[in-house]
Amino acid sequence: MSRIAYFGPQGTFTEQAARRLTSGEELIPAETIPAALAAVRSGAADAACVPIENSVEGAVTATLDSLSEAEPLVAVAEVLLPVHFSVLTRPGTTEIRTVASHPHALAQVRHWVEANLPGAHPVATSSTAAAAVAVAEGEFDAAVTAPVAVEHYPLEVRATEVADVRDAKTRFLLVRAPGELPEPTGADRTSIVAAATNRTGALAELLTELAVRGINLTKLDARPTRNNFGEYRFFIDFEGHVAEPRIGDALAALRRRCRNLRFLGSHPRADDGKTEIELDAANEDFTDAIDWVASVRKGAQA
Ligand SMILES: O=C(O)C(=O)C[C@]1(C(=O)O)C=C[C@@H](O)C=C1
Repeated sequence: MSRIAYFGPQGTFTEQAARRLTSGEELIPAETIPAALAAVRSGAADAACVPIENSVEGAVTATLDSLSEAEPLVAVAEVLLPVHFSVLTRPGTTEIRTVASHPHALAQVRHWVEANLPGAHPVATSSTAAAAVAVAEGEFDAAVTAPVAVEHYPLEVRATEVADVRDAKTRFLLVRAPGELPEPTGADRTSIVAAATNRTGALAELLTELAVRGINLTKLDARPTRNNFGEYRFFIDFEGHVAEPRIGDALAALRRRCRNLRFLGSHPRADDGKTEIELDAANEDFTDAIDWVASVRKGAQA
């Protein structure tokens, strides 16, 4: 049976995502996102489930940084989960002076805490479930957690459906070592990370290679390379699958412009968005053009 590492401990949103992305595999909690990905790199796990993007707080930077470092990994599936929180305390707690959670979770309940727990200090923990552990151990007074966390820890629910922004979502990835890719479905996402050189227009050139091929971006994030101040890596997600001629053509152009390019996977999109392809940018347009050049080279012109 395969082993799936996930950003834990038990009761995180990521555990729920891992259950949605797998079917009966053994789930192994990891304390941090880099640890979950390291388990795949070392062979201790066959895949890892990690958060990548939240609709309120944006990119999960620990995931971006870990995916751009060490041995390459590729995303093979994704899931979108609705995000709202429960507030848990030890039974009998009367005064709440500290509220613990993952920084992304704290940022999504800031107004609620100000309005409902005035004067309580937010404290960052490694995950929402780690906050529940810390509250159970008496370290903090309240934890902002996934609704399911109360099933795992001896705490009681003080509030449910807590969220400053209704209908918030987090996207999670299932990540493996490079190997066989998922089949294209017509509604796919491809992800890359490119360390563009620090010169005028470098990022614009990369984005232009996608734009001129009619490829729609779905996300763009920048993270420092950590080597030289002002140098960034760009994480670019776009519609389409590397198996498609138009996406292959774009990736070849990006690789030509940027030697420091890492492919992070092509997989079906969880949001069901069909890939919109512009006029003259369909896969047949690319294969027709290649065939035409081949015929010209042979001295014939179709
Ligand atoms: O701590 C958790 O429960 C997680 O799975 C992490 C995480 C995140 O990284 O954004 C996932 C979803 C919520 O947005 C809050 C926290």
